[in-house]
Amino acid sequence: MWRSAARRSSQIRRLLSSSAPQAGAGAAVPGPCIVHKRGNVILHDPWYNKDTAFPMTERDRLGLRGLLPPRVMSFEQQYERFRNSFRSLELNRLHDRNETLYYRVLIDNIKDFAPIIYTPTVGLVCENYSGLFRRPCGMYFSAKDKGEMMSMIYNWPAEKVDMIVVTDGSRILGLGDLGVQGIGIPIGKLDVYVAAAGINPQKVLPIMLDVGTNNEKLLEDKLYLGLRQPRLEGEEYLAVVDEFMEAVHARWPKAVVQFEDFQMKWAFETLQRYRNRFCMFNDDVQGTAGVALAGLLGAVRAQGRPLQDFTNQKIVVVGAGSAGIGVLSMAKQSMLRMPGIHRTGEGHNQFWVLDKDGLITKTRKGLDPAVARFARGYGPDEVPDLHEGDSLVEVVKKVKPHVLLGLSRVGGIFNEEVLKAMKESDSPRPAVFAMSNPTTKAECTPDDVFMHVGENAIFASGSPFSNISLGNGKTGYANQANNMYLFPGIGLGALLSGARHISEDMLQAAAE
Ligand SMILES: NC(=O)c1ccc[n+]([C@@H]2O[C@H](COP(=O)([O-])OP(=O)(O)OC[C@H]3O[C@@H](n4cnc5c(N)ncnc54)[C@H](O)[C@@H]3O)[C@@H](O)[C@H]2O)c1
Ligand SMILES: O=C(O)C[C@H](O)C(=O)O
Ligand SMILES: [Mg+2]
Repeated sequence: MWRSAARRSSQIRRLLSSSAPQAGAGAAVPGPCIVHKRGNVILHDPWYNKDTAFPMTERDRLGLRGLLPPRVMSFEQQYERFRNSFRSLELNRLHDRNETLYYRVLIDNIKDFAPIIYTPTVGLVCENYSGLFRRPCGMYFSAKDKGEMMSMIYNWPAEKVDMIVVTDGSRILGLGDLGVQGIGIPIGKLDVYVAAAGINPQKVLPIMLDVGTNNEKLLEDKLYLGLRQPRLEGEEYLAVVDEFMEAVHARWPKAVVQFEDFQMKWAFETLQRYRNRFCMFNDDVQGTAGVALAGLLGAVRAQGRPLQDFTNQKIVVVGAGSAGIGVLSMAKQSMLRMPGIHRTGEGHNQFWVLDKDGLITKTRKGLDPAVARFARGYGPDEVPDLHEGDSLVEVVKKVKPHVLLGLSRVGGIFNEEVLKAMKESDSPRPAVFAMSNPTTKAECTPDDVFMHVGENAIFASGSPFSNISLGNGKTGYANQANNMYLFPGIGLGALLSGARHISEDMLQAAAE
């Protein structure tokens, strides 16, 4: 009986797939198929359910319209999604069961597993953290712990801690304010420290500073694990971070503290506040700058030009946040150190910077001083026919930049028109760096770049993409420009040298 039922069920499934084939599901057997079920009943029937892969015609026919998210996924996309979450779950289980084995697997397979413990999957984990939560990892200091942190820090079981990554969850990748759920980022970054810099996993500590969240959805979410209050601001906020830094320093004076995914105003403020008092750095400002500068210098080399020619590169940066301004500051510093640049000095401006309101010029009101340094409208090399607020495509068409670099959090903003304009770049090898994370926020894909800019283009992205076959046996390389190529070295270097501070010169040297 059981066998005939099983045979019948597999026949039904094959027949169903012939009437409404699920792409990639295997060979379909032609023949009729009558489904008497409708609506939710089908969605709860494992024989018939295709979830998001139901095409629109079937959704209409089976009364499913409105019962599924609007986007139709292919079977391959569903498969990939499952495989990713399956693997990340397996990895988590291994982490919980046997850390030695977990790190062995990670070190041996870092290329395969980086996209899971790190961007893009870590973004998905953070977004769903409260629902996925099984056990804590790292330490949590909240606004409610004021006055207690100095004793709390001794609750951590390890005698010695070398590397700390801390976030306040206010700007997690390009996903915005995720509050306490941002803890996934310090955990992932420290996994990279272990795998890439050989830091002892018992001496790393991920930390969440929960000062509230302004994310309405999370505040209303019953499962949300963080403080249900708006973010602390001003002196109240700084008092929490000060107390935390003092507590860490009291217990582990030699630990390196990496600030990660703080919103722009606090990223800059805390960097200025602590950089001369503690051994710390901000990865989004400084690590990103170092890795982007390495890419910019690499692009000069790829054009067959001497490194000093970097001072003549025209660079359009889209995004004037903590990462964009960090990159601009370091790139400018690097230019000013190059021989011959003294001719034009500080006024030498090879950068065109855009934010959500378009091209930034000196006429813009209320500019942050860090951004104002890069506003157009002064110096001998001004392009005359560009104006405040001009669009990206206008800027690219008129400037014909050597490099187009995105740190905007806007997926797809380097659209076909923009990339076709990049084809007219003054560089024989136009470079496009789509550095926003995770993948959904990437300004463009390598396919877009090699199709619209051409085979000579240089492409790099913050989240990983696969190389592209260009035909004729040629490959379009999808390089990765992510601060993970720099921060493990910065932390390890600081630890080994016993540095008391992390200076701009150290970061510059790392990039070069
Ligand atoms: N690849 C890496 O190593 C790396 C490192 C750090 C940050 N990032 C990514 O960079 C992105 C930005 O990070 P951030 O900390 O600077 O964020 P941020 O919020 O501080 O800055 C974002 C900037 O983009 C601008 N912007 C928004 N919409 C725009 C539009 N339509 N056109 C032009 N500009 C627009 C905003 O005005 C702002 O200046 C994030 O996605 C982050 O994941 C990548
Ligand atoms: O976390 C990353 O992948 C890089 C960077 O720090 C970011 O904030 O996007
Ligand atoms: Mg970051």
